Amino acid sequence: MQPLECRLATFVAKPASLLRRHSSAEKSWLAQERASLFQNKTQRGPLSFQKFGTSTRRAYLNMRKTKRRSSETSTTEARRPHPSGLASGRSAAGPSSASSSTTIIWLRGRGDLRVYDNPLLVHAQREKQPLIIIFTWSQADATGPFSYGDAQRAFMFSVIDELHRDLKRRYIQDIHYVRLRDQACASDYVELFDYLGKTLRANVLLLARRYEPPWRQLDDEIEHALKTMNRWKVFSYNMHLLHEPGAVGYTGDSPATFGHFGTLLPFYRAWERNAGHPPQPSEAVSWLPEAPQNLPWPETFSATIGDVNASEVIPECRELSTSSFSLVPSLQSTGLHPVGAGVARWDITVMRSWDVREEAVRAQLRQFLQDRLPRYESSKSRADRQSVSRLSPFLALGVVSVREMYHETRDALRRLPEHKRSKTFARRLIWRELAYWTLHHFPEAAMEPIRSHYTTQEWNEDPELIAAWQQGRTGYPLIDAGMRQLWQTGWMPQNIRMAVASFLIEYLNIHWMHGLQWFHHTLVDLDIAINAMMWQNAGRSGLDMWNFVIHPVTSSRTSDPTGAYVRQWIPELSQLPNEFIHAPWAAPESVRQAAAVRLGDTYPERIVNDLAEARRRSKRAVLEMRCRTEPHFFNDDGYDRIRVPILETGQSRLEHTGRSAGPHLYVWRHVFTRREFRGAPFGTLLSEQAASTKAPQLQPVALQDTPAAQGKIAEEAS
Ligand SMILES: Cc1cc2nc3c(=O)[nH]c(=O)nc-3n(C[C@H](O)[C@H](O)[C@H](O)COP(=O)(O)OP(=O)(O)OC[C@H]3O[C@@H](n4cnc5c(N)ncnc54)[C@H](O)[C@@H]3O)c2cc1C
Repeated sequence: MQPLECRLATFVAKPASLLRRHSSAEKSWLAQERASLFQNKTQRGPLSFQKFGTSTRRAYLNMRKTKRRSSETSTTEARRPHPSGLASGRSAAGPSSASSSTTIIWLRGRGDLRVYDNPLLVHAQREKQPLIIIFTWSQADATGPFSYGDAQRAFMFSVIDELHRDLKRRYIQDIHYVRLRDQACASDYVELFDYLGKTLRANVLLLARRYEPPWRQLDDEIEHALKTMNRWKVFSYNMHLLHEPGAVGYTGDSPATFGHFGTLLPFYRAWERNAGHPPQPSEAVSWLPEAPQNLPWPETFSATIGDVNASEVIPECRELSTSSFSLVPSLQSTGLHPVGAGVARWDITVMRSWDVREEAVRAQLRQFLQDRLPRYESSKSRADRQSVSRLSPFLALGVVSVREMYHETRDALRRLPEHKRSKTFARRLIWRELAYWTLHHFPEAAMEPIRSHYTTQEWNEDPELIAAWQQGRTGYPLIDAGMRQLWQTGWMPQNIRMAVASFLIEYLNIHWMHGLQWFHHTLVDLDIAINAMMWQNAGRSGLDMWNFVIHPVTSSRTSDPTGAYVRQWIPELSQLPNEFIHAPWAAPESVRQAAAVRLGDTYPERIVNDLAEARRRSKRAVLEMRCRTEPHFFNDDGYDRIRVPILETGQSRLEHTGRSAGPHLYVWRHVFTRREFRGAPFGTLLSEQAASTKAPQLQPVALQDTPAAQGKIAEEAS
């Protein structure tokens, strides 16, 4: 086990560094990073003391003591049995406030922000010892390719706020907030738990497992460190997926799962066959143990987001140890909500569109299953009606349990007549599993092309085109409506996401990473695994490759035949008749005048006039890249080949070592490739080139040359 280092911080600063062995330049860069992180860490203690000054600090502490005494009285008051009876039974079960140890539930907002089907609450109840629930936040959580998005942070803020209310109402339990230093790493969390262990005699830590590689690694390190301290029992639960990626048993080489490697159908078949139905969800617990007395947290105070600047509220926190962490009085003071000059007020715009209360979300699920599931198959692509569930933001944070959604969906489908049973919807949740399986085995998916040779493709980097796409000013109504809906609500239906992605890549030839990052910033349902999978596939460099290009006008007509969607998000076009709403440039001048549409003034001119030529250019960029690429990146039929980590019985190297050490063994596999890239005109050149250079047969590449490893490679290759 390596010493605890700020690996997450370095990962965030230079993501790809974790995934490769470091060159000597990288090593010295990492050393510098670590040195500066250490310096920052040592500087923060004295700085915060300077801020208070000794006498101010003493006065502050005295004030806190007085306040705490009065609040302790009111806390006792608050712990009387709740009139709703929801918390009753708690004392009957006799949770031992007399017990000397404490359980901690550690929330992070990855699948764990709910009361129903919550194994952490069930476990805490079983422990029958005082319980505290904490939520931690560090700016490291908001940095880099695996971070929470900005709109998502505002969304999550409201979700946690509601959950806090719910926990208080049901169980008279609070969430306690901790802010960790900006580049927090495993050692900071260990310090926090060590402190809580000492002050509250905490010895049980309950958490939901995270599946994004760096977070998983961080959790592994924290868990390992706490366990070696010998006093801690750490229990982590899967609250986010139907099955863990390693349990799916998909290796891609079983004939029964025919279909291209890494695409939905073979994965789905393997998933169904090997993993089976996930466990049934559990009910909400009826009581929870009380919190321990004399919590070291400062009192909560309320402030409205935007009225407070995070840096102003930090002095109100309790700074402990060497400032690795601060126990802060409120969710605002964690810094979770992005506030400050020039920062979008997502809380005002986006949050208007969502009711984030858990009960409301579960009701939304039931209503979807009853009203929209029966016509999902026929109307899922209609943007002008409510046809999908809109549950993705809640699945992303775990407000609704994916297991509950799975079983409720199955039950609802069984009740429907055969012709109304949507196969597609039942597969949606498995698609989500595929995304996690992909990220698990290809952690680079959120950062660079899985088909590594696609890194050399040439893209258009015109900032004006990128801005026009982001801001919904392309002149194509469906694309602009989608991008404006995204900005205003943090969400878009799937087919519109596909249309805007296709437009960016196929017509503007702009790198999919720009799309991924913009979605990362703006989506309230940001899910690192799904976002990466979908953008990789749209960008042609994923395990799958979209076998279609979405035309911005024809798709507008099919997904919005009434024009209601375009009218809702682009009111300046609302007076145009249906015939021209999807292509205002095609309307006669008199029609545009009557509708008060002036192209280039009230609504932008198109940024691309000749779509066919634009398509030819982007296709050419792919073909040229393929012509420059070493032949062993293609099979004899022109399909791309990629290096795939050895997958044995569905487990990658990660499970075998038991640690997130990264996969070491690979084989070559071919992946689905669109016909137009396999054939003429550049394909001819490509196959001539491939024919002249003898393409090696499937040759496994071993990065770890142990005899055992070689044995495994030979097996896989055969
Ligand atoms: C370029 C692009 C980026 C995307 N980024 C995200 C993202 O960051 N987060 C996200 O949740 N979805 C993402 N999606 C997938 C999909 O668009 C959304 O999940 C869906 O639109 C959410 O709406 P819904 O809950 O009404 O979906 P429904 O149609 O009601 O489906 C129910 C659930 O199934 C899952 N699901 C649906 N489609 C997919 C899919 N293609 N892949 C994996 N799971 C799926 C979602 O969890 C969704 O909530 C992306 C799609 C594209 C094309």
